[in-house]
Amino acid sequence: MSISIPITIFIVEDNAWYGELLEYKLAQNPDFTIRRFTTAQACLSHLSEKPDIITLDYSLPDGKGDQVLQQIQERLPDVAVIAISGQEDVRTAIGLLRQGAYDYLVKDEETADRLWNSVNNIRKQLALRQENTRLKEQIGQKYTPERAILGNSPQIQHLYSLIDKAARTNITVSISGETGTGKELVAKAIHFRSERRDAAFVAVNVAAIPRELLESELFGHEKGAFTGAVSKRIGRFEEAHKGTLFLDEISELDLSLQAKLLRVLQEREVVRVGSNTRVPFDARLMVATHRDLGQEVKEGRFREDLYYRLLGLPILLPPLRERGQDVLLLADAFLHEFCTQNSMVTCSISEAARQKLLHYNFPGNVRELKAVVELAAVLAENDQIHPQDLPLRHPQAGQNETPLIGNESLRTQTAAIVQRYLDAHNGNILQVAAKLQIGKSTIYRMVQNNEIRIR
Ligand SMILES: Nc1ncnc2c1ncn2[C@@H]1O[C@H](COP(=O)(O)OP(=O)(O)OP(=O)(O)O)[C@@H](O)[C@H]1O
Repeated sequence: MSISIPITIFIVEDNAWYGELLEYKLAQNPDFTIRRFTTAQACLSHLSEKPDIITLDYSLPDGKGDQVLQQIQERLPDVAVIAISGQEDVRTAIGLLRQGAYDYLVKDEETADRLWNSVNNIRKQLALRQENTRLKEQIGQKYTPERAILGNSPQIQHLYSLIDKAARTNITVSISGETGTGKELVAKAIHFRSERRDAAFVAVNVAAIPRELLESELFGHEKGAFTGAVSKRIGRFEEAHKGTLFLDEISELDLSLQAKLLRVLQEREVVRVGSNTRVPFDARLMVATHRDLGQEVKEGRFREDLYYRLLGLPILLPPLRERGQDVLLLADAFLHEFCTQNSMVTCSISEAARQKLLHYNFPGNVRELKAVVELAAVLAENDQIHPQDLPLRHPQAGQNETPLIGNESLRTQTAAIVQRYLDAHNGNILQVAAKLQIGKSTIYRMVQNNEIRIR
């Protein structure tokens, strides 16, 4: 990481000669802009220039160091103040440091060198802070809804507006949808659009943590609270302080933990396992489930009172198969991303392969599409993806079957049977003709007449 960042330093020193000495030392770095003042008032009236560092003489003609420090902090809480005093007074030093001064230096022949070190340490911290802010911004941009959540379908366009609304307040958000529909992605998009974006987004998959560890995972534990608790640990609620806690697969929470969670949400306080102390928390809650939580309540597996507390703003994510042409838009985007990351020429998807994608039911939704497309890019020859490159699972029994209706004509019923066999044999006409003991030209004719499709 480079620390060549320009900074502005105010030197506040009534002794002109001493001020000049400090300026001379600090001016060795051309990245430093230095302003010198001889009174507290002059410094205070220039705070709008937002210095990064202020060296403050403790005894100025128009103000005591602690009072001036307080006035500076009220207006610029992030500025680093280095107090410089004529005498070594431990009590004053401790008082100033407690008050939030960054450092305390005594005036002697080494002050300028110690100031130089102190300023450089601050500069490293500023560089880290800037880097941190930049990374957070990058992550935030990555999760802007339109960038992260792709889709032109009306359902996804409606989703953008719900994300916007959810981000404006702290309302609990409950996201439901089949596996792989993007529930966590939506939770992140809301977090990074909300006022809480600078604090943590903490995700916990309730189903992935053994029951006996879940309570301490969520609420923390004290040292020795149970076998294996070798040190104190804060829980995910506290970790998400000022940020967002995302509880995935919330329906898998057992009834005793549901009762504890309800209490925690009502009282806005957690009690670490093995402790009696209540610790307040300030985390926004979002939950997700692939089950119908209302149904879970009806069947007695989920507490009704907790259900209403968690419902907040409900967001239902549609399965991929109901998003029309979004399948193709997503496939192209995943393909492009994968090929770029792997320094490959981006392949195209043939028309037949597109049709195959459009007619598949994607039980694993967007996650499955992504995996399928990435594997196809690896398998494809000549930079084009063909149907046989797409490793789609066969539709499971009962799915995608064309129901046979009693009063349909024989011709329609024959077409439905052929279609089902074609789907099951990846569109291989020869195999289907052999299985059904009909001529392959019969099948070709049915395709030509649009009675059936190769998908
Ligand atoms: N609309 C979308 N645009 C781009 N990528 C998406 C979209 N929806 C989901 N994804 C991607 O699909 C994958 C699965 O998404 P995510 O983990 O958010 O799903 P989920 O519903 O939380 O899954 P699970 O139910 O298994 O927890 C991720 O890689 C995510 O980035």
